[in-house]
Amino acid sequence: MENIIVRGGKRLSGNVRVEGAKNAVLPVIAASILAHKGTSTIYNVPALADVYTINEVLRHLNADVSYEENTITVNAQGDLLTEAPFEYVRKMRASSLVMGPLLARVGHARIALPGGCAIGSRPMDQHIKGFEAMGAKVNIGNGFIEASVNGRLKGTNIYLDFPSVGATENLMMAAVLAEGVTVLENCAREPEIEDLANYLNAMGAKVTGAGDSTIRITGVKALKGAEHSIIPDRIEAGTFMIAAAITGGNVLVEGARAADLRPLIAKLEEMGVIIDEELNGIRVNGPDILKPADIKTMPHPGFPTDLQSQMMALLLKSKGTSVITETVFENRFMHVEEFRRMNADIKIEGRSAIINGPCHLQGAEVSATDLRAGAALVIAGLIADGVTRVNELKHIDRGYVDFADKLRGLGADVKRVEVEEKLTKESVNNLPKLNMKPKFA
Ligand SMILES: CC(=O)N[C@H]1[C@@H](OP(=O)(O)OP(=O)(O)OC[C@H]2O[C@@H](n3ccc(=O)[nH]c3=O)[C@H](O)[C@@H]2O)O[C@H](CO)[C@@H](O)[C@@H]1O
Ligand SMILES: C=C(OP(=O)(O)O)C(=O)O
Repeated sequence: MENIIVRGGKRLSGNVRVEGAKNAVLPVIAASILAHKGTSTIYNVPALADVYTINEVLRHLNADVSYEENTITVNAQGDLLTEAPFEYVRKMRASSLVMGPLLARVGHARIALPGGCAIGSRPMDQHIKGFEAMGAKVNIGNGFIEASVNGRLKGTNIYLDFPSVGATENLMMAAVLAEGVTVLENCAREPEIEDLANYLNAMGAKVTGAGDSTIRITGVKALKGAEHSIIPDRIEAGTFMIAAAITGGNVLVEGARAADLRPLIAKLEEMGVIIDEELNGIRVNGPDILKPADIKTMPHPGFPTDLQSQMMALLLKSKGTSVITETVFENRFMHVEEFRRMNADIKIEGRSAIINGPCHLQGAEVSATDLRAGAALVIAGLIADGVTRVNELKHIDRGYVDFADKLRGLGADVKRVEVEEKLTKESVNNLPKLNMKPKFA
């Protein structure tokens, strides 16, 4: 087992480069199995645990996948299998993104139900409603969603109840090989949706309107492999922007695209952070005193839920009361309990967290409850007194490449260490400031 150990007190400075976006590369890799012919080459692929998982899913479905130096090639010309078992979907919900492509290309898909997770229940009703509207028969049973269609799916109009990112992507990928025109309304507008549409169009699809709330897809008979480079990760970029701001540092986040980060930039500026858009990225200058701010997470172009916990860390330093309202996920405040171990003053009222700052943060042993929460705890550790030890790094590894190394490159006192899997009574007695009774070996 590994931990990240942070000693607070260093100002960050220098440059950090963002990777390709996790949330763009996963649907793009899933979409690559739509190609009956040719090979797809995908560039700027981040070396994340989630990327390895989706590659395994594709291999399981009988596609050839190779991954070297941030480039993936996929050849899916052979006959595909159509089942994604629980062992993959359990690790990563985005495994369910192969459902649309399989249904479109083979007419059948059987995917383990993703189930609940640390950020709340995440149903797939909008995906299912769309597949059914396109003529698929969908059954749920024995922990699986199974969908099938005789012949091709049929293009139709689909209105989503909520602009779900995954449903928009799954339905777009299903519609590209459908007969006729599909119009998706009230769909997600995230930059990753546009990236997927660009890749699909390079494969020979006819998708217009991605990035707006109505997407129109004219089905074609076949698609071929294509080349595509993944957009920069706006969430990783935002995470480093917040890390720079909290330490009063001066950091250039190379590759960050301001157009994708408007809601974060607006809030940081409201708090007194100086943001400069430079040619090759975004420069962040953190002030010594931060103003409080109220934040409500929303689908894009609203404030992203994937930056909510990192922003909470920053608000702990601000002078005054701030309110964060989480509207996207029903249970994305698990990190609050962990921040409290670090002496944070946060109250939860329904879907809102009320933060009374500035909090004098103290180092403690904390757990990454999800991937963004893990990053947020490391960020809080950057300004805490003493040592913060973050465990459950498997979450952080889903979404961040070399997180500790990159922060250390900016001057932070952060390292990743191997620790004994099971604690003995003696080692527990030697742990500083441990507020919780651990399980003994
Ligand atoms: C791999 C990937 O891209 N993950 C992102 C994607 O997840 P994901 O695609 O799972 O997120 P969705 O936009 O689908 O989910 C948002 C909300 O809609 C609900 N919902 C969704 C589908 C559905 O059929 N029914 C339903 O009720 C979910 O439970 C959740 O409360 O968008 C989220 C919201 O920006 C981000 O936090 C995730 O990082
Ligand atoms: C919630 C996230 O991802 P996923 O949808 O893959 O769980 C995230 O990236 O913050």
